[in-house]
Amino acid sequence: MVHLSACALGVMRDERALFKDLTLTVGTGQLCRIEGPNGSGKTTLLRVLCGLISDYDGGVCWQGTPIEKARHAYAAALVYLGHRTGVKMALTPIENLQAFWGLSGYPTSDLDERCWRALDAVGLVAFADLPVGQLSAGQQRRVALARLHLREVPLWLLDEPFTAVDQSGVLQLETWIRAHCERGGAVVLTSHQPLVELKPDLCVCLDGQGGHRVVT
Ligand SMILES: Nc1ncnc2c1ncn2[C@@H]1O[C@H](COP(=O)(O)OP(=O)(O)OP(=O)(O)O)[C@@H](O)[C@H]1O
Repeated sequence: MVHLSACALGVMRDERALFKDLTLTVGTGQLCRIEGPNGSGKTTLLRVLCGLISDYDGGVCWQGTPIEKARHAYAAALVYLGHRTGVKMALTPIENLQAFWGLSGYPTSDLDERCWRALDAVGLVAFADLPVGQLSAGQQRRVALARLHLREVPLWLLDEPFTAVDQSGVLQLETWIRAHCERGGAVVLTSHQPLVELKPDLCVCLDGQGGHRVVT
């Protein structure tokens, strides 16, 4: 079950409101898309929802509990993929996944199997032993996306996940997102590209002037 709610969110940057009084709820099986022009605050909103930013008005609750009070449970329940890939260029894809897993503090008994399965899902098995710095931009993004396959968690928070991904990769990622929602998860994403086959259940449209609409 997923119940992510945000109430009366507001963020100021350089004396400018990126958004204010923004309220939304994302539930089981739902896909939420955050839209808006460059600089309108999409990444900022996603980071607020993740709990990575603390200087904001309003509140975010996970399963009805403020995220500040449910920090461990919330961290264990989500995967956040940032705008940057967050992968280490000197490490191989496998080492990156192992490092990500290690930082997350999960048990390591079946780690190798999980990493290979995740790399297989993103089509990178043949590149498993190359430093990520030698991979293309799209392949580097795929290393980041492999994290989605390491472990089943209910909530995916994805900032521009389609960046640098080729056409078949976009369709594949859309399939993963749909399957995740059908399994009872939920996804919040930002994307400049139009979604090809996915239809969001709700859109948060930031207008770049401090205003917004939540469209269901
Ligand atoms: N920590 C910060 N301190 C000051 N200003 C910031 C900070 N983080 C973001 N901003 C500003 O807030 C605005 C919104 O940034 P944000 O990255 O959320 O926009 P975005 O909608 O994701 O943009 P893009 O579509 O270009 O990725 C920008 O003008 C940015 O400069």
